[in-house]
Amino acid sequence: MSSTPTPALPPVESTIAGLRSRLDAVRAAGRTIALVPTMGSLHEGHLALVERARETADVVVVSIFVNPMQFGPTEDFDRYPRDLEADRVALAGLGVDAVFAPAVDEMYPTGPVQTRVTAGPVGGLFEGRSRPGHFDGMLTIVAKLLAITQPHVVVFGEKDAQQVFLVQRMVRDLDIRARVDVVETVRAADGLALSSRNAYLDERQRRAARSIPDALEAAQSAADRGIDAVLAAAQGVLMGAEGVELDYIAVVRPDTFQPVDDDHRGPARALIAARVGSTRLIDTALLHLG
Ligand SMILES: Nc1ncnc2c1ncn2[C@@H]1O[C@H](COP(=O)(O)OP(=O)(O)OP(=O)(O)O)[C@@H](O)[C@H]1O
Ligand SMILES: CC(C)(CO)[C@@H](O)C(=O)[O-]
Ligand code: BAL
Repeated sequence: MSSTPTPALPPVESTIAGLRSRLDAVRAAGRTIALVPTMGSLHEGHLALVERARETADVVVVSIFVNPMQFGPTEDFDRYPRDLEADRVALAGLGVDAVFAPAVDEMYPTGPVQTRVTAGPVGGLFEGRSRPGHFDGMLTIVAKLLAITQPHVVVFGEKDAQQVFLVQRMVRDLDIRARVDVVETVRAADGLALSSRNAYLDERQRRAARSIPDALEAAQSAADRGIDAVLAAAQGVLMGAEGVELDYIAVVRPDTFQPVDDDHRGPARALIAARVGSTRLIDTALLHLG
């Protein structure tokens, strides 16, 4: 009787020097590198980014690092789920060449860094308003990861749309030599965007969380009737959902990430952040206002 061989677990690099020497050899051989930055607790959404990376480059690096610098003092840094071995199992057989999983001391050996990337005015809107300092911390660690791996391509998920906008701008502003690829949001069967923080939800909260994608769908259905109708439709769905507390809903221009004017016609992005119990979830969808 033959048994299917278990796919090998991807190797882990926990030091910057170790990853650099591995990648120097890759570059010397003229091979391309894709980086997938994550905070671990991997789900199918992350795996879709890995698949894109695999299609795009010769060598795939997945970073797993829960970055203290992007969490506020009352946020969930301490309780954020961490399970490196489970993450390696999730990545087995997907063609990942290295998992970069440094300790906090490896990335910040002298404590919080003195030099930071600032996200600018868009960094103070929406997620940045609710999570002060979040985007400076996120851009700083992404800049460090890009400096360490020097990838040809870095892959992000559309779900974190403001993050994508700010990373794209940082890469342009700082002349970083990496292409930013964006992968569509992977959803559960009922529409809820997969997210590591979904693990915090109990059964009732998980059912209520479905109102977030439902609100985005209502927004898309109302898009023909303009921005007021879009906001009313989405808010109507969320207000009817027990245990869901809206943080913000906004519709922005994809090119500037500024709220659309009343007479805006054409492509726009709807953004929602809501608390379900103590869990804060975000989601987004493209609309065509007109
Ligand atoms: N459902 C998803 N579909 C596609 N990409 C995703 C999805 N969820 C997260 N990603 C992307 O994976 C990358 C790493 O995100 P992260 O590790 O923060 O996962 P997360 O599930 O969003 O976690 P959290 O619940 O902390 O926000 C980001 O680029 C993010 O946009
Ligand atoms: C890009 C990132 C890995 C930086 O810590 C994080 O913000 C995330 O998981 O989206
Ligand atoms: N998914 C974005 C990372 C964070 O929530 O801190």
